[in-house]
Amino acid sequence: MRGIDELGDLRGQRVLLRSDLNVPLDGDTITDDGRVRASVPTIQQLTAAGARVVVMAHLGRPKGTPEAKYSLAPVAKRLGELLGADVAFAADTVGESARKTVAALADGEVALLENLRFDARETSKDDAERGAFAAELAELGDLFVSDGFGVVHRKQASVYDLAQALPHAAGLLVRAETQAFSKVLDDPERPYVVVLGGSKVSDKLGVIDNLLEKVDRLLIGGGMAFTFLKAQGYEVGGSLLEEDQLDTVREYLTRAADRGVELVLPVDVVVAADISADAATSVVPASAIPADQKGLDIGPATIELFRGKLADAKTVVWNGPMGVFELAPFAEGTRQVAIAVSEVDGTSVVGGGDSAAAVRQLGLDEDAFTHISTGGGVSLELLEGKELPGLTVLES
Ligand SMILES: Nc1ncnc2c1ncn2[C@@H]1O[C@H](COP(=O)(O)OP(=O)(O)O)[C@@H](O)[C@H]1O
Ligand SMILES: O=C(OP(=O)(O)O)[C@H](O)COP(=O)(O)O
Repeated sequence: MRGIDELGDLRGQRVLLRSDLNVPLDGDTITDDGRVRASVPTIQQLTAAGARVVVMAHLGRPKGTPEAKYSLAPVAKRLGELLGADVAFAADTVGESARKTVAALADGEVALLENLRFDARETSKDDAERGAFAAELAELGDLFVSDGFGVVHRKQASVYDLAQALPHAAGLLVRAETQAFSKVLDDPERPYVVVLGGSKVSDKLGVIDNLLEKVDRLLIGGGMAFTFLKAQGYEVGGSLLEEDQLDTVREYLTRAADRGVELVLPVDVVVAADISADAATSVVPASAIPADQKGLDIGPATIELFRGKLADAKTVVWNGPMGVFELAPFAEGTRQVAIAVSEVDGTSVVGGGDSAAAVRQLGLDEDAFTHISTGGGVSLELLEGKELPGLTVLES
């Protein structure tokens, strides 16, 4: 994978840099700036070399049109603070504001374009549509650097197609993360345990297919768990559920049993009627979630169960919070699992924007983990052994 050093003299060159700046926001306050911090070393290397840096990123999953709550404006401000320099913010992606903002950059200056996903072509499944958007982005730069590790599993215009349009290289974060994973995963010491949670249920159910061939135990909490509980015949009330995945999940349960993989599900759940900080909560058996309640954290018996399953692990990868950890009544499962992962006598990897944020927000010692990755879904796909479009394209 070519590095920035191999791009030649960067002075005066316009470098389009794809970063992953998908941070959690409360209004326009960034609640965890880990991904912005992680993007800084590559930007600094580029500016120090005299490049004009045009950062491109997404925030959340808008539906292909501008929505104020998904604006990257707060991120531009934070990035400027971290760089100690102004970051010019373009109010669009490939329109007049972007063109003017880029044209006004001097050597060593930085701009950030508005959320790429405000243009539906960024995430289009149609090659021609994505290619057309990439071609418009390419007019804003001379070179492309891919450094958004959290998105290299996405075949999207700014991740994949742009690398075909411009001379390109991988940034420092993409190189460091891929090296960290190859070290951990080439020959994992066993027992090898993967802990899955979070809310991107449909994305992450897919990775279980391949993980069942690799791991010794799979612990499932967070929003992921309820599709499994339902597949086992339990009612899950108003909890997150992927109804159309029930057959797939039943097949996973059977295959796990056939292969001798322990697939461990919650035995109790913290429930509430609403997702709010002052909701009245109770702990119920996973087999008896009331119809008018949502499962929002794993319960104390599950915490003990999961701690036991992590105690002798030699390799652990954890992605996805065990509950809605952002709110105190639903944070304990994530806190206790994070502590158990950090205490593993072996290799411990945490992946994902929210999981990494949880480690920091809960005040845990980051040094207790072998690696805290900026990418969640992408780290799971790496574990699966999948080819990632955003990395493969960099080899071309
Ligand atoms: N039981 C649950 N119900 C609803 N949301 C949940 C539940 N458990 C976890 N979450 C939410 O999942 C989100 C993180 O999911 P995800 O994006 O998949 O993780 P990551 O960013 O670490 O990859 C958090 O915002 C958290 O509140
Ligand atoms: O937050 C991200 O991934 P993650 O939640 O798997 O860590 C990345 O920014 C990718 O976002 P996406 O899953 O909407 O493509």
